[in-house]
Amino acid sequence: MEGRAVNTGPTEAVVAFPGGAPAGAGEEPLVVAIDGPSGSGKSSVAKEVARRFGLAYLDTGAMYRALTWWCLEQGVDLTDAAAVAGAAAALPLEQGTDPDREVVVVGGTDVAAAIRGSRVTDAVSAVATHPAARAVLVARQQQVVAASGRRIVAEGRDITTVVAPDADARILLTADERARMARRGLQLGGEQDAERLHRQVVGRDAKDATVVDFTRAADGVVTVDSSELTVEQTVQAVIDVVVRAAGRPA
Ligand SMILES: Nc1ncnc2c1ncn2[C@@H]1O[C@H](COP(=O)(O)OP(=O)(O)O)[C@@H](O)[C@H]1O
Ligand SMILES: Nc1ccn([C@H]2C[C@H](O)[C@@H](COP(=O)(O)OP(=O)(O)O)O2)c(=O)n1
Repeated sequence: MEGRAVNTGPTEAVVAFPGGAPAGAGEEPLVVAIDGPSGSGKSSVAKEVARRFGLAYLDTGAMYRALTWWCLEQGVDLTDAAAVAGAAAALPLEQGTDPDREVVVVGGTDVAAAIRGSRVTDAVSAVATHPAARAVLVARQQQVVAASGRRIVAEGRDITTVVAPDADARILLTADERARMARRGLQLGGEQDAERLHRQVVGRDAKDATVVDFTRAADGVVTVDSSELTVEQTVQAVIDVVVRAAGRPA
């Protein structure tokens, strides 16, 4: 099946399943919302949960990162709220929702690797803390959820509370600071100095938490603490929540 094109703003953003639609597309709606701090395991766990249930996958952090990359590229002043919101509205983003194939293209440039680099990571909170820019991206995220036929796992910081408060299953995935720093350190190749790693995990969370609360579970949101769990155990714990909340087997 060809990818789906969704007009998500003044500039068209294409949301595609480059490898074909996920298994199960066209079946009953099942929206799974996962929030949590940096390094809690959201992306890895959300992707696997999407595979097990045959759902699409939306990495909303990648959207904030893509917008940050675009602002840096265009020389947008990151302290100028109106300019950042304008960039968000015009963002020429193509983002895939296949959990097995990451596609993040901005204005024809593949930025999947660049958005994970320090340049973007160090700047992303400055972008993500502008409420007007958030409103633009939240609307796009809601369009992606709708375009999936409401068969999607979406992860970020405000999915359970703002983007999809009506999700069938809503989870706050946590892990203690020590575990999150160790995981991110390993993920980045174990070469980062401790001070920089602390800034990129704990410091960024502190900035991000000034505009969205991802440290306490809102009403109806189930907390899964992955500090002492393996990835597979965490996936299973999340699946258990989905099955209980939505009454749906994986
Ligand atoms: N119990 C666990 N649950 C989820 N991820 C874990 C776990 N233990 C280690 N990890 C690893 O932690 C790293 C960070 O996970 P990631 O999914 O990128 O987190 P987030 O999206 O919340 O920032 C990944 O390399 C992942 O494999
Ligand atoms: N729904 C979201 C998702 C991400 N963000 C912000 C907060 C983060 O600093 C950046 C990047 O998010 P991402 O999930 O990629 O962050 P991690 O690298 O997993 O720590 O975007 C947000 O404010 N709201």
